[in-house]
Amino acid sequence: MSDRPDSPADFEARLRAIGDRQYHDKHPFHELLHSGGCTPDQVRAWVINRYYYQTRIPMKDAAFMSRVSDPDLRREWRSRIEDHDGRAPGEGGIARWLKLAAGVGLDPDYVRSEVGILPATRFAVDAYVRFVRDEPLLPAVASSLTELFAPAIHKNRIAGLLEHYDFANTDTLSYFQNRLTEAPKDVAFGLQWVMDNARTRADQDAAVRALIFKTEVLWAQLDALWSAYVEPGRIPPGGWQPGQGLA
Ligand SMILES: O=C(O)c1cc(C(=O)O)c2c(n1)C(=O)C(=O)c1cc(C(=O)O)[nH]c1-2
Repeated sequence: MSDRPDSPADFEARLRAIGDRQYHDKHPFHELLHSGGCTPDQVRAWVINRYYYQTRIPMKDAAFMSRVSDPDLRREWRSRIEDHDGRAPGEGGIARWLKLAAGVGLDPDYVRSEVGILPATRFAVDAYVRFVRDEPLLPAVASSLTELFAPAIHKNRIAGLLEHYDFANTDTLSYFQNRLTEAPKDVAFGLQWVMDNARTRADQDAAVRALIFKTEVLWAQLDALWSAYVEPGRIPPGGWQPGQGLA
């Protein structure tokens, strides 16, 4: 195999092909969720576990920024933290996620406590935070590029949930509506940065590996949900039990 780097167009196509092949929009749990097939408890389990991902995203972005010496890059990156934390209490993505939690009948304080998160959710999400904290900046940025594929899944989710579930309305789904404008802004910058900084074949390969790793982080979370709450329905010790944490 040649050591020459791919052209920018070929490199970008290589990154996008990862989404086509293995983004978590293809996971059966999402198909079940978006088509109205989830029971109320399966939706609650998803909301509780996904909350852990939501809380760790700004932590991984803070870990990333702590390693960046370039003020231009830090300035660009910090809006990600504000998108999730807001600029005041009650604002931002985490607060919007808790509105979804309340909408599906959960006590937001229970969800916030992080009790009941599946062990495999923690392992996967914590691995993402560590990856971004410990790897070189190029793979750290590349690992966020799953957001290239997120707007399509968010659009499908909004439409599917509105069609099939009573809890769904503009208020409970506001998290996803906001991501439709936030994610494209982040990923336009992230993709350009990766294109500019992946100069060698080895750099490009490292970016590709990082993006594959991230799809695995996302996929593993849904596998954990499936096994605990769909089939065979074996909830591991410490996992949320239906009935707990209700409002
Ligand atoms: O609902 C989804 O499928 C989904 C996926 C992803 C992703 O691809 O990592 C993110 C989000 N949502 C999201 O809402 C979000 O804020 C986000 C931040 C990041 C990241 O890696 O920095 N990914 C994602």
